[in-house]
Amino acid sequence: MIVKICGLTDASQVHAATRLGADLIGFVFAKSKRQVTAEDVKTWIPHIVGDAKAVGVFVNQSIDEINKIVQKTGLDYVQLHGQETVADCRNCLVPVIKAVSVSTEADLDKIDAYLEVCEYVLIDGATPGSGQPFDWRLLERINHGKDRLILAGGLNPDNVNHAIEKTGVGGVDVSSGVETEGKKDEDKIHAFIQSAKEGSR
Ligand SMILES: O=C(O)c1ccccc1NCC(=O)[C@H](O)[C@H](O)COP(=O)(O)O
Repeated sequence: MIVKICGLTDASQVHAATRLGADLIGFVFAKSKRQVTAEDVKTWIPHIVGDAKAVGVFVNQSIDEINKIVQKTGLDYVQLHGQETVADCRNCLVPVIKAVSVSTEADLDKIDAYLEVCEYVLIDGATPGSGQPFDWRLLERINHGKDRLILAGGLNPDNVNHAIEKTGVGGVDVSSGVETEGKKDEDKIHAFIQSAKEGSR
């Protein structure tokens, strides 16, 4: 089970999340209350413990600009959270996680084309980073490639185990669900990772 902790905003969170076992950590470069700069991320990446990988989250930014940020910071992956095309994904310098917002069954039809060129597809609700879940039952229709799907949207330490069991995805992602009063909370990160890894056994 791949666990991604998203929306980190300082070096101590990078150290804590990766020490606690996160496989992927996310930095939001798009407009957000969690927005960070390339200068900051470059200084935080050396605080990663073990083999965890750094993911930059972007929304409809030019691929040239994204590639420059990758070179400047040392990001391992980019997560494209807007209307980026399959061709955009192909032009990135590092492996891509393509986010797809799912509100109806029709949204699932986009997944296969992205899986052909991306390392993972992250399935999210309508408003990224809002802590709002979508109807996971929509994923029941998917019958292949689930090991490369990362589920996001409203997950927390209490529901992640059930979400994994219900959907059969290969990864989970969380931001709001491991925060207290808008700040990442080490105890919640620990509980989330334990529950996710436990749920996949
Ligand atoms: O987190 C944000 O503020 C954000 C803003 C714009 C685009 C993407 C963003 N987050 C991407 C993520 O991968 C989140 O972890 C994912 O949407 C789940 O968030 P949450 O429901 O808060 O766990």
